[in-house]
Amino acid sequence: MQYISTRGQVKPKGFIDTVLMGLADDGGLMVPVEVPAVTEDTLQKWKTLSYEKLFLEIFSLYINDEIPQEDLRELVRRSYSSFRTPEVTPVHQVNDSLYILELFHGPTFAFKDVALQFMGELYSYVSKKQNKIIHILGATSGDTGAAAIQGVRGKEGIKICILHPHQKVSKVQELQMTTVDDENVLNLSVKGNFDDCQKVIKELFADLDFKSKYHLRAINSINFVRILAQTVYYFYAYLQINKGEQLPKINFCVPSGNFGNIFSGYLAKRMGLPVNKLIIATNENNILERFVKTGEYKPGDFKMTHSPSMDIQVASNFERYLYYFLGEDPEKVSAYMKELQQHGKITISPEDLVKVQQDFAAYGASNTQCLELIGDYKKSYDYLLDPHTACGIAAYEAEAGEGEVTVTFATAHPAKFDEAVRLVDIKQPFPPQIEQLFTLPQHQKIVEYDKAEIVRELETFYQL
Ligand SMILES: N[C@@H](CCOP(=O)(O)O)C(=O)O
Repeated sequence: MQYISTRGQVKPKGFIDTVLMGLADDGGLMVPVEVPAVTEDTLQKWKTLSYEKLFLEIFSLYINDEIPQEDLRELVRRSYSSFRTPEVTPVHQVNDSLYILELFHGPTFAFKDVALQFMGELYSYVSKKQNKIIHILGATSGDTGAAAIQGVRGKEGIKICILHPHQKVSKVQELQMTTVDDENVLNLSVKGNFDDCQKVIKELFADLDFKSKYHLRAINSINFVRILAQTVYYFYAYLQINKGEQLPKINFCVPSGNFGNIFSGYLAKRMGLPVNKLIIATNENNILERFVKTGEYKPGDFKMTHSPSMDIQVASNFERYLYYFLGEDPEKVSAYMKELQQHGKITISPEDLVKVQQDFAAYGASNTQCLELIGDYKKSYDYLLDPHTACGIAAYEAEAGEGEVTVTFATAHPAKFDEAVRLVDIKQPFPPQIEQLFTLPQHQKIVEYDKAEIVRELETFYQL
């Protein structure tokens, strides 16, 4: 298996080089030259596999022999040993048509742990094998940062710097990142929003001199390994629900910000998973909903919502979808991305919009609706939704058809977003791992949204 860039200017790379490259050197995103096909027979065989074994099967299709099987097995074992359930991502049945895939059983209580605990182990493995330093640079609207830091804190040969938007993440998200006192961790709290943070890091990854001088590595979903690790739970959820001989199609409904999680579902579908609808759920920052409904991809005004992890306008992985949607044509992708940069928007033709609508449905929940659903589901099903999952439920209710079965992703534990949950008069007990964070000192540097200042902080940290 080889990997190329969506913009076509990178020579094919193997798996490890692709992981280390993160953002493609031509500014695009890395994708496999060919998506491996999973047949119905294979799916039948995978039905009885544990999460870890399924992970190994799927990864083996993508990594050639670059990591020996026994090493990979050990990396996977270590990655998921910190999860609070052996199923890693258990499925909860709400009623005949709705299942909730709980993705919050990892150490930082959000779906990001599923890929990032593995990435932490992988980076550590590569750093030791190649005897090379890994300097991680990432941007977060709250969950990625916490999970990435947790995945590499205290690990030799690795330093991590995470940019988060100052006072625009939840209190628990902030504490999860900033109470870590390991010397290999730097938190920059940027006076801006998530899009500002992501813009700075993308510019730094695109500066190839800076990137190679400081051995910059990515943990965001621009990194293909994040996407791949997230495909595993689509297969796992599907196989948990469909135990019988029949393999019917089901919907997946995914709270979405940077388009990484839902793109993993798109990849799973291209591999052969019987997916009916992929439903994109957004909050009031609804660029993805507007794109699917109108064909115009245009960042709007940033809004602060009850689901801060999805307070995103410019969705990184949209470019990966464009690549497939445009028939794997890097020239067309480059032209569209240029248009976005120059004119601030992309508009596709009505014929192309029909194709997009065959791939995705989309719905953006208002703040009011999000809170209402948290209250309703607690009352009707005694199930406490976090505000991101509540946006997912809103999209499921709006977009799933009669008689269809839908798996909606619970992307975070409600305790991470207690500010929102309290607004519906629900008092939840904090898990002890979260409760104890409130007693710890915080370590972070508050900086202006100013690339030069951020670079100075980074250079000092990486050189130490
Ligand atoms: N919602 C994310 C934003 C970054 O997305 P990623 O999937 O590219 O890491 C967060 O919580 O940080």
